[in-house]
Formats: sequence, C-alpha cells, structure tokens
Amino acid sequence: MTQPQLAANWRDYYELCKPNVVLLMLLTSVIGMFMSVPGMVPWDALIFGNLGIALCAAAAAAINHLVDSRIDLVMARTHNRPIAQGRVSNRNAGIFAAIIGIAGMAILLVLVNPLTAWLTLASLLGYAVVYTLYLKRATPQNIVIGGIAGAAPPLLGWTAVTNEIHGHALLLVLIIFIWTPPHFWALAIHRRDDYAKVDIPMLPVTHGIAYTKLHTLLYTILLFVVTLLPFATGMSGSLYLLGAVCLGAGFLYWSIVLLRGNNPKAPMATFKYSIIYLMALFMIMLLDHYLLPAMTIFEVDAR
Ligand code: HEM
Ligand SMILES: CC(C)=CCC/C(C)=C/CC/C(C)=C/COP(=O)(O)OP(=O)(O)O
Repeated sequence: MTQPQLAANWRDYYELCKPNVVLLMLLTSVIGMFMSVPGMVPWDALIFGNLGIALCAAAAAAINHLVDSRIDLVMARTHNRPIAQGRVSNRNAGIFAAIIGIAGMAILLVLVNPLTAWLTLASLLGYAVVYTLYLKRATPQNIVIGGIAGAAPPLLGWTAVTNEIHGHALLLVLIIFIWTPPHFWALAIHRRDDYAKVDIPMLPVTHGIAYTKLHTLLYTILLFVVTLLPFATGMSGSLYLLGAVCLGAGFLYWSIVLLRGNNPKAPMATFKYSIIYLMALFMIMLLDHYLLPAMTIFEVDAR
C-alpha cells in the first residue's frame, strides 16, 4: 500500500516554480533578446539575463502558491499542490521564494543592468502581489490587468541586451497581453465550477459561459490584428506574416468552435492550442529575423 507522502522533495519545490509556464516565458524573453539585435546576442546577457528573469518569475510563482494554498486545496485542478497538501510548509515556501527572488534580482542588478532588474521586480510584484493578492479576488478583469506582468518577458529580454525600452519590444508585450485572456478564459470555462466553489470572480462565474466564449473570440480577433503589426511596422518580414496568419486562423477556428458549443472538448483544445500558438508564433518570428536576411545574402552571393 502506498503511504501519503508528507515530506517534501525537490520535485515539490520545482512544482512551486510553475516550470512549464516559466519555460514558455523564457522562450519569449530569449526571442526578445534575439529580436533586439541584428547579429548574435552577447553570451553574458543571454545566460545571466534569462537566469535572473527565470528565478524572479519562479519566485513570483512560489508566492502565488503560498497565497493561494487554501483555495488550491479546494479546487480539483490544484488540489495536489505542495503547499496545499502540506508537503511544503508556508515558512519553507516563503524562504524558498525569498532566496530565489533575491538571487534573481542580484544577478540582474550586478551582471545585467538595473533597468532590467527593476522591470523584472515590477513584474514579480505585479503577479505575486497585485494579481494574486488583490485582482484575482476583486474583479473578473483580473487576468486582463494581471496579464501585463506575464507579458513582460520579451521586454525584459530586450532591455537585458540593449538597456533600452524600444517600441518593438512593447509590441511583443502587447501580443502576449492580448493573448492572455483567450489563453486563460478557455481553461476557466472548463474549470468554471472550481472557481465558483472558492468564490473567485473569474469571468465564466460572474458573467456566464456564453459571455466568456464571446469575449474569448473577440480577443482572438484582436490578437489576429495585433500580430500583423510586427509586419506592418517593418519589424518582421513575410515569413512571419505567413506564420501569424496561419496560426491566427487556427486560433480563430478554435474560438469559433468554442462559441458554437457543439464540441465538449473545445475549451481544453482551445487552451492547449493557445500554448502551441504562442510558442510557434515567437519561433517563426525568430526564424524570420535570421533566416530571411541569411537567404537574401545567399541569393546575392549566388548571382
Ligand atoms: C495573468 C496571466 C495568466 C494567467 C491568469 C494564466 C493562467 C494559467 C492557468 C490557470 C494555467 C493552468 C495551470 C495548471 O494547470 O496548473 C496556465 C497554464 C499555462 N500557462 Fe498561463 N496564464 C497566464 C499567463 C501566461 C503566460 C504569460 C505564459 C507564457 C508566456 C503562460 C504559459 C502557460 C503554460 C505553458 C501553461 C501550461 C502549464 C502546464 O502544462 O504545466 N501563461 N495558465
Ligand atoms: C518576473 C515575471 C516575469 C513574473 C511573471 C510571473 C508568472 C509566473 C506569471 C504566471 C502567470 C500565471 C500562470 C497565472 C496563473 O495564476 P493563477 O493563480 O490564476 O493560476 P493557478 O490557479 O494555476 O495558480
């Protein structure tokens, strides 16, 4: 017979960091770095910048686990989390978050630049304090406003390399900011009853599922338009445009299936698609940034 596991192991601390979320954020910060320069990103910015951003994002995630442990225990999706189950005590979680958060800030301050450090701290506090402690329990627009913190990594990557806030970096932030509501609401539709049980005013609880589906589609349309801006502003080329249109069409397809309501799998399929979408969009942007100029040089050489 298996005994309930009460002692924490490294996997519990790893889980506190929301590793998959942080990994996708890192992908966007790495790509923000590469988009900020025509050639190679300096190795020190690449390594220490991403390490610092990852540690601060993980600290914010651990604080979110700590603050939410009581509601996490009640919700089916989060029931088994380390603090909710008592495998990690509040004290140890707090110490862990403080150590990795301070380490991340020190790395950014000393080895990267103060601009990146302060912007990262603002994102950490934006998610761990403003979103988790206040917005999440206060308004159904919680994830729209709180989304600014999660959208910051490409800007953090950009400033880690250039020490400057550039309009193109803000465009990348805007894309993730507009992507966040359809990403989250698709999941929240699936988990509506969980949120209702713990009295968290997520949109499907306060305004109903039909309203949330409509708003998911409206944000997806807006996202489609916003993802055309990198091409319109000359930041990205035609390969990116093709990718953004195809990926955007896929997202629109799932939002429409979701709205029509004939497919019970649509909410989770839309949520999963949102993650693949963001990953693929940023990777195509990177390919476009390097591959197209390289191919042009190759064509000129061949003539
Ligand atoms: C305020 C903004 C956001 C909210 C409210 C939100 C909400 C969520 C929720 C509730 C989950 C499910 C987690 C679970 O099942 O344990 C999730 C998963 C995920 N989110 Fe978000 N998210 C936000 C922003 C972001 C951002 C900015 C990214 C990355 C750039 C991201 C990437 C992911 C990934 C990769 C997963 C899958 C995690 C896994 O399978 O373990 N999210 N999100
Ligand atoms: C420094 C920096 C870039 C900070 C960003 C921090 C960060 C990890 C943001 C993640 C966004 C997210 C997963 C929100 C879900 O929280 P939730 O509480 O609504 O979801 P849950 O119920 O799964 O915990």
